[in-house]
Amino acid sequence: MSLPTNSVPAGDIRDRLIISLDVPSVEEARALVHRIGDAGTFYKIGYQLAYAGGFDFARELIGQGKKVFLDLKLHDIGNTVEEGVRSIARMGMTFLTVHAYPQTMRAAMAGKAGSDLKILAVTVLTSYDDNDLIDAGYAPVPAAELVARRAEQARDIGIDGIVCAATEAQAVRGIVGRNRLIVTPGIRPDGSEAGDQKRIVTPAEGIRLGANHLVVGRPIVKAADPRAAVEAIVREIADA
Ligand SMILES: O=c1ccn([C@@H]2O[C@H](COP(=O)(O)O)[C@@H](O)[C@H]2O)c(=O)[nH]1
Repeated sequence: MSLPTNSVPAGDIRDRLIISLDVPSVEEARALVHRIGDAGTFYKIGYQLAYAGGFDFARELIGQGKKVFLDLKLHDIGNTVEEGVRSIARMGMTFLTVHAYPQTMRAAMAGKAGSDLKILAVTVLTSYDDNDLIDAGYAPVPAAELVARRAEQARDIGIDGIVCAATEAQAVRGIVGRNRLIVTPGIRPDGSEAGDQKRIVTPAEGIRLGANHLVVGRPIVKAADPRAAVEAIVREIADA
C-alpha cells in the first residue's frame, strides 16, 4: 500500500492507525489484540489499562514487534516529570504524552534524552469545546486558538509531536512544519457514535487534514468485528 501523496510519510501505512486499548483488564486487551492479529501494528495504552497491569502488557506487545503509545498525559513539577520520563524512556515505548505546558514539555524532553522515545504534547483535549474551556477557568478563547498557541510553544521547545483534533491539524502543520508529528484522536468513521468527543472527523478527513497518526478507540474496541473495523479504517487511510 502506498502513502497518500498529500500527507507526511510515517512508515508503514498500518502504523498510521493507533488502536486505543481502552479495556479494563490485560486479559481483555490480549484477546482484542489477538482478534485484530496482523491488521494492527500500533497500540495505545491509556489510564484504564495502564493502571490495571498495562505496563507489563506494553512490554509483551513490544516483544511481539508491536509499537506502543503510552498515553499518560503527564503534568507535574518539572523534576517529577523529568525523572518519570527517564524511567519510561527505558521501557521501549514509541510515544508518550504530556500536557502542553511549557515547564512540563521542557522537563519531558530532558528526561527522554538519549532514548528513541517520542514526546507528544496534548494541546486541548478533543472532548473540549470553547464552552468547556470557559468552564475550566480559561478567559474566553476558541479551542483552535489555544491549540495554536500551545503548538507554537511546543515547537519552540523542540517537542517531537502534537496531539490535537484533526480539525486543527492543518493550522498546526503550518506552525510546527513537516518534521514534527501530528497525532489526532477524536476520529469517528461515518455512522459511529461521537460519545464524549466534541471535535471529530472521519479517518479519511483526518489524513487529508495532515495527521500522521489517527487514534481510534471505541469504534474498534466496541465493534462486533474489531479486525474488520481496523481493516476498514486502514483502507480509508490508504484511499484518502
Ligand atoms: O485530546 C485527546 C487526547 C487523548 N485522547 C485519547 O484517545 C482515545 C480516543 O478514544 P475514542 O474511544 O476513539 O474516543 C482515548 O483513549 C482518549 O483518552 C483523546 O480522545 N483526546
